[in-house]
Amino acid sequence: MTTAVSVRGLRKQYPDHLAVAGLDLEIAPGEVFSLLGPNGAGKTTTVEILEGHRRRTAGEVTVLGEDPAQAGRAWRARLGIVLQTATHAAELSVAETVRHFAKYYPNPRDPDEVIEKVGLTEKAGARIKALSGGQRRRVDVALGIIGRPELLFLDEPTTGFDPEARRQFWTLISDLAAEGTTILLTTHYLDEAEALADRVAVIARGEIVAQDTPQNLGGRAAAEATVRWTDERGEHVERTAYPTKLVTELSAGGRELGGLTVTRPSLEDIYLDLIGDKA
Ligand SMILES: Nc1ncnc2c1ncn2[C@@H]1O[C@H](COP(=O)(O)OP(=O)(O)OP(=O)(O)O)[C@@H](O)[C@H]1O
Repeated sequence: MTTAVSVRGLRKQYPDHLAVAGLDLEIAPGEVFSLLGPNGAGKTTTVEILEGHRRRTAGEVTVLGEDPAQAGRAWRARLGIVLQTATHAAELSVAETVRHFAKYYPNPRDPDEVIEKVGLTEKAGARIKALSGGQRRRVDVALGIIGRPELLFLDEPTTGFDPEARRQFWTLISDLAAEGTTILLTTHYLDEAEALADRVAVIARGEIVAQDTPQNLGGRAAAEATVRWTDERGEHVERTAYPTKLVTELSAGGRELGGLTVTRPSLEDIYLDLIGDKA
């Protein structure tokens, strides 16, 4: 298999709205790919079509070698899915829930290890209904990975996570990626996409407006840098394509530059530019 996900000319027409308007996408096996875009851009619709949960209007779609509209249970068992909203039996404990889901898969991970990986060991005996919002989200993630998926769909997985839980989740995703899991991540957190994704695609109004590595998206790496420093005359700000040269000149003779920073546009700056008039 040369691609994990291949999409050509995908369209989804709802009765009164064209949600996906001719979308092309290729995700390589083992890649972490992030879909970014404003509310209503068509991300969830696209992902649901890839998961086989929604019918497309037109276009060609192959996921792990099969058309999701035709594929059966064996194919589904190779996927892990963390939906935007999930509901679980509130009376079951975390451990019971994770063990129960493990039974659906031919080669599941060890439930206790998965519970540990998502940081819920201390809550393993707690009922789902007694968990906080962020803890329930961690259960969703646990259920997404329990079946040892080849391809993992994560739709806004860290909504409601505290900062420590997000960092822990990032480590988990990096570990899964290192094991070869292909991951399609939808997120509104640009730092998350930057930390995790090999490539990102920005969707606006059902179309991809840019796709690249987080470092290069929208010409980011080649954009001018802003150099800031202070001296006895006050604060200075200069924009330059050659910040190393400027800083070398300014610091000639070992002169220390107070408050020196060199910045390029953040992924968020580039993203906001890209969706600008298309949102
Ligand atoms: N079942 C549906 N029937 C009609 N229109 C729908 C349906 N589902 C989604 N839409 C519309 O399609 C568009 C794309 O929705 P979608 O949920 O794919 O966006 P999204 O990019 O995932 O947004 P968000 O970031 O808010 O999750 C929206 O305008 C939405 O109102």
